[in-house]
Amino acid sequence: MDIIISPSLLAADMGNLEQELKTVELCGIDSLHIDVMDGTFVPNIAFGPDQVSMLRPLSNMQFDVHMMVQNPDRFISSFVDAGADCITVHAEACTHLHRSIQVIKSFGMKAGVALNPATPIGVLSHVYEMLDLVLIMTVNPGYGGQKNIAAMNQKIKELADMKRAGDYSFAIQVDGGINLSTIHDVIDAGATNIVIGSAAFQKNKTKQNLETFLKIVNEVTL
Ligand SMILES: O=C(CO)[C@H](O)[C@H](O)COP(=O)(O)O
Ligand SMILES: [Co+2]
Repeated sequence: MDIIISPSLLAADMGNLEQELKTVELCGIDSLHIDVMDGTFVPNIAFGPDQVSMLRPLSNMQFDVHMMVQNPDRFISSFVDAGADCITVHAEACTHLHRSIQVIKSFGMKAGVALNPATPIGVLSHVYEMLDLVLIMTVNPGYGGQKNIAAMNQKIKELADMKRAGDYSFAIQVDGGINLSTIHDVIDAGATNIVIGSAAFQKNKTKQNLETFLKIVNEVTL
């Protein structure tokens, strides 16, 4: 399995999104991470379905939608209609997590579940088989540009061990504070899908940054 980079649009130049998407896609990147924030589950607001549907015709990349939303079932069909490819909900935000995953899958979407730093992986014991992706948050969700929580490397390792033991196929995604100093540790721990926001999008440097990250992940053989 290859390791993929999924740049987080939260850190892009919001006044220039079409160009930002082109820059990312021209680097050969196939996945774009889109953060949805509701101001309730997390103390911030970001991207809704209308923005996703406006971006959809501008890119062929997979849209990886990270829903930081309380009771996300209310909005899943809107993101499906907007053009999402993978929808990730937070375990902490779902009263009936199994049902939320079923709802995502009923639309033929890839389904992911995210865990906040304080949430143990055990909450997923009975749903691993349903999942295409498990997102280990390496910051507390809500903002880009935060410091990576190094203690999460142990949690990534535990998840990777669990995945091997159960022969599961889900991707192990990490999100938060990934940069040139932290990427090697998350890869060593077992991450296979790496979200990068503020260390990827920088004025006139995005292409160079992404090429550096791609070189790092392409040198790893799993
Ligand atoms: O989900 C998120 C925040 O809750 C973002 O995807 C994440 O923070 C990416 O930004 P950075 O790489 O700058 O930490
Ligand atoms: Co995110």
